[in-house]
Amino acid sequence: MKKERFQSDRVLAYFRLEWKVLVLITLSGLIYNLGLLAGPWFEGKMTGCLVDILNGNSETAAMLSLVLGYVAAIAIVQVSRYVKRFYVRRFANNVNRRMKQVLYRSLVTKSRASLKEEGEGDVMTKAILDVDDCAEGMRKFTTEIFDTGVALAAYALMLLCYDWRLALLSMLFPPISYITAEKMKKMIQRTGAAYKKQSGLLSAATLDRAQNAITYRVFGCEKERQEAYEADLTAYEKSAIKANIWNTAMPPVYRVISMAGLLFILCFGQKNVLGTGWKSWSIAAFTTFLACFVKLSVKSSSAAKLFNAVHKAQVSWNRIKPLMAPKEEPEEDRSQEKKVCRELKVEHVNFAYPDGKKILDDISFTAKKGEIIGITGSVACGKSTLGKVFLCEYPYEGSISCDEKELRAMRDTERTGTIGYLGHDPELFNDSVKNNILMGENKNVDDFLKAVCLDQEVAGMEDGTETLVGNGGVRLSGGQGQRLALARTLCHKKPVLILDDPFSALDKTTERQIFANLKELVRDNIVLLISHRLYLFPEMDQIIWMENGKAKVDTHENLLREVPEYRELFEEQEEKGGRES
Ligand SMILES: Nc1ncnc2c1ncn2[C@@H]1O[C@H](COP(=O)(O)OP(=O)(O)OP(=O)(O)O)[C@@H](O)[C@H]1O
Repeated sequence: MKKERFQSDRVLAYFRLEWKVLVLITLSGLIYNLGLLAGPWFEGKMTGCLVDILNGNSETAAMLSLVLGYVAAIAIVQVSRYVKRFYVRRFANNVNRRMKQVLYRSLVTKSRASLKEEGEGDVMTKAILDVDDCAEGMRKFTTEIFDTGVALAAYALMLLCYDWRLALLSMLFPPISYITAEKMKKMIQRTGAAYKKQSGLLSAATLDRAQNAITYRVFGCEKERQEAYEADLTAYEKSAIKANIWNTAMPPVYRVISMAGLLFILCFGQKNVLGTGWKSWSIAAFTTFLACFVKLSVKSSSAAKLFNAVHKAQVSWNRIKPLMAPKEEPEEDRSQEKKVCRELKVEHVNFAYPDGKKILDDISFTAKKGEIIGITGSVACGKSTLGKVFLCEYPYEGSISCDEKELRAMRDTERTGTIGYLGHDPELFNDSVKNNILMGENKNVDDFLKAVCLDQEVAGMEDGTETLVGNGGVRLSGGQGQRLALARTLCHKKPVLILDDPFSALDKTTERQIFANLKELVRDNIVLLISHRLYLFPEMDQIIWMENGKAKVDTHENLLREVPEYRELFEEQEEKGGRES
């Protein structure tokens, strides 16, 4: 039987997945709330019994049995309350964890470009605060369905049984408190959304401070940054206060509105007791009615409060919903065949970033399996952009195909299985050297450390390959981080490898050694190697010389002859290299 797909962008789907927990909540909730009715009933009976005892119409034994019944009812109510609370909490925790998992999976598969556009601070707020608010709204809703819905219905029924006219009259007010709460919806949502936005901005400012702390210190901008940060902090506090005011100031108002029916009860209830009202009541009936109404009013104000919590959760849900769309599970690659790309064809590619400026202009070239293509050119001519185009983060014009299969038409999993990319940022995570390279693969890490000439340095580290590299590789030198990232790329070798300036932090001898190893390792791959340094370009199969977004593609020797700028750059570096060695 086909397993139904989890609709992670539907709130109802989270309730459905937790049906077992919800059944337990329903049972304990019903017992608890129906049991609550016993309270006012016993209280009325006990008052009546007391009056009878004082008048000599009843005995202490009758009172004692009422008291015992009362205690037993309270015990049952409290136990079921505990059970219900326990499972409601579990429900909220499960939903929270599941939502965070969905959101995390969505972040992992999102393009870096779109994450940057969204802003890191906002993404963090969504991943933590918004999910918490959604789960909290769902928890409150689940609790109040029983604590409020069932209890309200039961209390209302009891009041109607005692005196339906007085019940209807006094129950006019709770709906007014709901309507008031509903009217506050826009305000709660507006202030809630503003608060979330400020929270995202503050997270971004905090990240900025942490990441650029040295720059700010070295350039003496600390005071300015402090002031800018304080401004963010003040804006955040103001938005938090505004959002909180509506959440905390309104519940007492709802309660007062709900309680207004008490006036009718005092007025008409006493007539019932005196025998001049719609019904004839004993003191016990009056006490029960009054107690029931007070509980109903308190519950009504909770219902209004619940509306606020749900509105708040709606704001968060609307913010995270685009990130919660169900993702296709990456298909297991069952083919034993090693993936290859025999021919990479780039035809008439034009590219512009979303700001509209054209960066790549009619680029065409072809690369065959086993070839290493060097890409170079003047500063900011579009070299890195050419490398990034293969990631398909932004749309390109023209065609890029691997064995005649268009890159943009590939499924995400297929494309990531075809293109390997190493950018300027090594993107190391806070784990060991070994885990940063293997990332779950079962291979010999030493092979890759040797390939990038990092084996001896790692052997000298306190825990060898188990040494923790710190957040972003903070405990490594620039060159070590760069080589570690290259080792990872080689360990997870894809048919097409794009390496953007992988040797920029290395000395010439190490660069040469690593390049020799690379050539051995990538015999079945196509490598596009972007670099400013041209020492190794004579060893490459083709060179792409870029200028103002255009590309001239040829061998090193032909380019030396035909492109004076390329020749000058190469000779200049050779001369300099010769003097240094
Ligand atoms: N995300 C982006 N959005 C808009 N424009 C961008 C973006 N990234 C780069 N550019 C622009 O694209 C042009 C080419 O940048 P790119 O990084 O590709 O050049 P490069 O040749 O690799 O530069 P360098 O030699 O400095 O490494 C630059 O003018 C740059 O401002």
